[in-house]
Amino acid sequence: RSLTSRKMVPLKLLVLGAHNTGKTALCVRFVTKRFIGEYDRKKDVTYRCSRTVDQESVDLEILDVAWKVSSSSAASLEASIRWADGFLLLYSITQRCSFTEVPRLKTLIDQTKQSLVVPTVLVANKADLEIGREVTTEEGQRLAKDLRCGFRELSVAEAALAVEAAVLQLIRLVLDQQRPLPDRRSYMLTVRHALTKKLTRSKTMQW
Ligand SMILES: Nc1nc2c(ncn2[C@@H]2O[C@H](COP(=O)(O)OP(=O)(O)OP(=O)(O)O)[C@@H](O)[C@H]2O)c(=O)[nH]1
Repeated sequence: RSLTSRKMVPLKLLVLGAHNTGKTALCVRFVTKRFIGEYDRKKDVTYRCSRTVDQESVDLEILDVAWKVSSSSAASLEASIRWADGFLLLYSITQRCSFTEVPRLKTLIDQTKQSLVVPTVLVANKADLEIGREVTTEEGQRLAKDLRCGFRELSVAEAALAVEAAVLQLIRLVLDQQRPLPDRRSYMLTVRHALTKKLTRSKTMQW
């Protein structure tokens, strides 16, 4: 395909995670390359930008969902999940409760999308705060494997390139899922993994 005939692929990403995990910082870092320490954000914000990934021009909308505890926001969260093609799930390595929140969010995503394979990257943020670490890298890797997500441990504050790589990984997962079935290598592998896991679980009755 020539450059002039290339179409922009619209792609919608949702950033989710507990309070203070760095969702806004990550979005701003990805879009502007800058790290801004404090934000006064009470509402959901959508960022728009574009990237070229594997010769595919991608028009991105990234929705940064403000952390809300009230159950009245559950319907709007589900609407945002239905809207999105791919998910960045954040936790902070210095906040174990943000890590334990991840499976609940992933379950909500899976149930809302009603799909075995939902493009998701788990992001362990604040890797610069080693001294306050409460979640090990191995725990993060294990959870990502369990939830069938990509995994990145990084510091939004210190590593713009790592943020770029995490979002690009998610974009690739989404693009892969949108390809015709025979071309979807990672998709097929993930389905196989998910089915094997379900079968193993039902055999050993660990539901
Ligand atoms: N040290 C360090 N601080 C970070 C990092 N990323 C974000 N922060 C800080 O963590 C705090 C929360 O960041 P936000 O981006 O507002 O987090 P959020 O997840 O959007 O928070 P909510 O608005 O509660 O949903 C801010 O004080 C940031 O400066 C990081 O990689 N390292």
